Parts: sequence; C-alpha cells; structure tokens
Amino acid sequence: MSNPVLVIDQLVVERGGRRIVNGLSLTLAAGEIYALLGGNGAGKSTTLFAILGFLARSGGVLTIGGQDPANAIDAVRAQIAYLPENVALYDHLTARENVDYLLKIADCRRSRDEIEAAFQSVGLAARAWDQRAGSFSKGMRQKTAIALAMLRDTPLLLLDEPTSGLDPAASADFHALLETLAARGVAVLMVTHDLLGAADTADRIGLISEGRIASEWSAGSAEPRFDLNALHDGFARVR
Ligand SMILES: Nc1ncnc2c1ncn2[C@@H]1O[C@H](COP(=O)(O)OP(=O)(O)OP(=O)(O)O)[C@@H](O)[C@H]1O
Repeated sequence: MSNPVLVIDQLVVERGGRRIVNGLSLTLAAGEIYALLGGNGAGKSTTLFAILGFLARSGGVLTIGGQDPANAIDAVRAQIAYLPENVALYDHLTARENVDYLLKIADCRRSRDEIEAAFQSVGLAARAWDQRAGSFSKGMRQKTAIALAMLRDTPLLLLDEPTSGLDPAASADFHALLETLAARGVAVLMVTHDLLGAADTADRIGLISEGRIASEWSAGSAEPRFDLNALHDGFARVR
C-alpha cells in the first residue's frame, strides 16, 4: 500500500495497568473504509483514543499521514475528523452556527455557500440549518457532524458506533454518505456493532479480540461482498 493514511503496527495501549490493546496492527489507505468489530470491552474505542492521541501507547508504531501523535499531536489532529457515538454540538446554537464556530476552532475558513453545499450533500433538510441543535434527532446531529467533517476536509475520519440509535433508513443514508466521502479519498475507520451495515459498506472488516485483530475479511467484487456466515462464525468464536 503506497503512502497509507494510517499505519498501526503492534500497538500496545494500557489502561488501569491492563493491556487493553495488545499487538494490534492495521493499515488504512486513502479512500478505504475499514470496519472494526468486536465484543464489548474488546478495545475498539481505546484504539481510536490512541490514534487521536487521547491515550499514550506503551509499544508499537502509530502514524497518521506519516506523523506520530506522540510527538506531533497538533499536526495529527489536524488530519483527523472524529465522530464520537454521541455527537457533541452546542445545543443553543443552530446547525449553521455550530459548524461556523467549530470550523473556526479548527482554524478552517469556509464560505456560507460551502457550508450550505455540505449540509445539502449530507441530506440535512434546509429548514434545519437555522434551527437550534438542541432540538435535533441523533440522525440530524450526525449529519451536522459529517457536514463539519466534510468541510474540514481531513484525510482520516474516525467513527465510534455511528449507526447505534439510527433507524434503518437513517443508517442506510449514513452508509451511503461514507461511501461518498471514501470516493473523495477520505480513509474511514469505523467502530461498529452493526455487522450487516459493515458488510454493506466496508472494504475490510477486522474483528478485534484480546487486544489485536483476530480475523480480517476483504470485500469481494461480486455480491454478496462478504460471506455473512463466515463473519457471524468469526464473531461467535471470539465472544
Ligand atoms: N478509564 C479507564 N480506565 C481503565 N480501564 C478502562 C477505562 N476505560 C475503559 N477501560 C477498559 O478498557 C477496556 C476496553 O474498553 P473500550 O471502551 O476500548 O472497549 P470497546 O471495544 O470500545 O467496547 P464497547 O463495544 O463496549 O464500546 C474495557 O475492559 C474497559 O473496562
């Protein structure tokens, strides 16, 4: 893989004196969607926190765009858009004001037209643009956050359980949106429990167990892209 966006090799991360991530390796290219699955407490969010530099690693290699969060945290964070499971927006600000403000914090300038185009492309209804985020559903909050991620135009997008709590139509819209971002060259790493959604969208699916990738599957070119029975069996084995 030439110039991967994300390189993780033999990553070790400890929390509370325990090795939560223990020899995890994963490489992600531009335009690739990788779904990271695993049981509760397997270390998925911990892996995202290490990539974001929220948690220090105690072993292994980790680079984003060739930079190591251990010694270039600002440069690394400038390359990442991160959507936590519950997207944090300022409830008293409108969608437009939220995006304006959060872009400013990220030192990123975008015109009114660019912001509206992003809202349009994520399918946030025009009547919501000037509504306070406090009244938004989870899906609307995510669309706002994805619009922000698109406007920031970062090479790497990290998602923590993005479809939990979304209805099937909103989930399908969300996955279509990820495909649009990936087609623009964004590398997407998505932590999820949604096996079917992952099989619909991801190029690769990794199953994390005991702190490392225990199994990995790549999408085939013909439908079905993944062997769902193999995925279910793999998942059942590590539970
Ligand atoms: N602040 C903390 N201090 C110590 N240990 C922690 C802390 N937060 C999480 N852990 C432990 O780290 C392990 C991995 O947690 P993590 O949140 O990464 O799992 P996960 O795979 O994202 O799980 P889930 O699917 O339930 O969200 C768990 O065993 C958890 O108890």
